[in-house]
Amino acid sequence: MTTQELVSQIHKKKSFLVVGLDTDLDKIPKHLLKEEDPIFEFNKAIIDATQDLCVGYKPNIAFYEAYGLEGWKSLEKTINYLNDNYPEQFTIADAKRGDIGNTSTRYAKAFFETLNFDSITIAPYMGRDSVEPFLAFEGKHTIVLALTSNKGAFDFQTQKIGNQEVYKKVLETSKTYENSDRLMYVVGATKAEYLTDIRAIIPESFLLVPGVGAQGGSLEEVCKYGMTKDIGLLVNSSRGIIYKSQEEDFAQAAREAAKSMQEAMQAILQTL
Ligand SMILES: O=c1ccn([C@@H]2O[C@H](COP(=O)(O)O)[C@@H](O)[C@H]2O)c(=O)[nH]1
Repeated sequence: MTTQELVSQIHKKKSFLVVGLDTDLDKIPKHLLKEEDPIFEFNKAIIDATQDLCVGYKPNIAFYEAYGLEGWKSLEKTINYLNDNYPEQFTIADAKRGDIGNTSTRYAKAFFETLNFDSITIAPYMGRDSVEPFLAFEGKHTIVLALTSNKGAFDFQTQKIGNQEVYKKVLETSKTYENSDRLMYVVGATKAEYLTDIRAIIPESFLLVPGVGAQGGSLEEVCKYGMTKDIGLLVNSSRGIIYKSQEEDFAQAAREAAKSMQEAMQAILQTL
């Protein structure tokens, strides 16, 4: 999917919501456990119930890898279901990969070609030659961790190298990478006060923003400081949507939670 197609979906749906599919067998409704593939059945129901309210889905790969081969099959069925039924949805493999060049190429093939995700999250710690193999894939997007939502972000990301914070160095340096127009960045909603500085370095790039809801970030603050003329934001919520109810009405409850986020986004978009 091109960035322009993503922007037009945002305007069409009046939403820049990404639903996180962090699917955990301990948290899904008990009645689904008798299904042959409970993870996929849960995801399918969540997707069908929310797809008109969001522009993307973000399975966190850890939740699938945790179940071994069965989890990987559930992930494959989920991405195929999205691509076959809702091709307008922007899909994000939240995998946080990155390694020496030839290994990064294999990660990129796994998620961009074999699974056909639109994008993947990447840890930039290993530098240029670990990120550029992902950027070599036309029509795909590489989402680099810049300033994450967790407390540990202060261990390294806000520390200075010389006069510059590490997250700013990541933003500045990654702009010099080949095919940098295919980059997006992760900035946690819990770090909204950093967004003005971030936008000074990357005024147009899309940001994937996790951390609203369960982690306490504010949608309004993120929009106030992070929004661009093309919106430039994909705001993720996982637990706050998919586990709103752990009973038989889980899909309807997820829809209501997604609807309330979409309505808040629509209200913000109307003020532009
Ligand atoms: O900085 C980051 C990067 C990634 N995440 C991931 O996003 C979701 C957030 O889930 P919630 O339930 O909405 O809190 C989850 O998959 C994280 O691994 C993040 O939270 N922060």
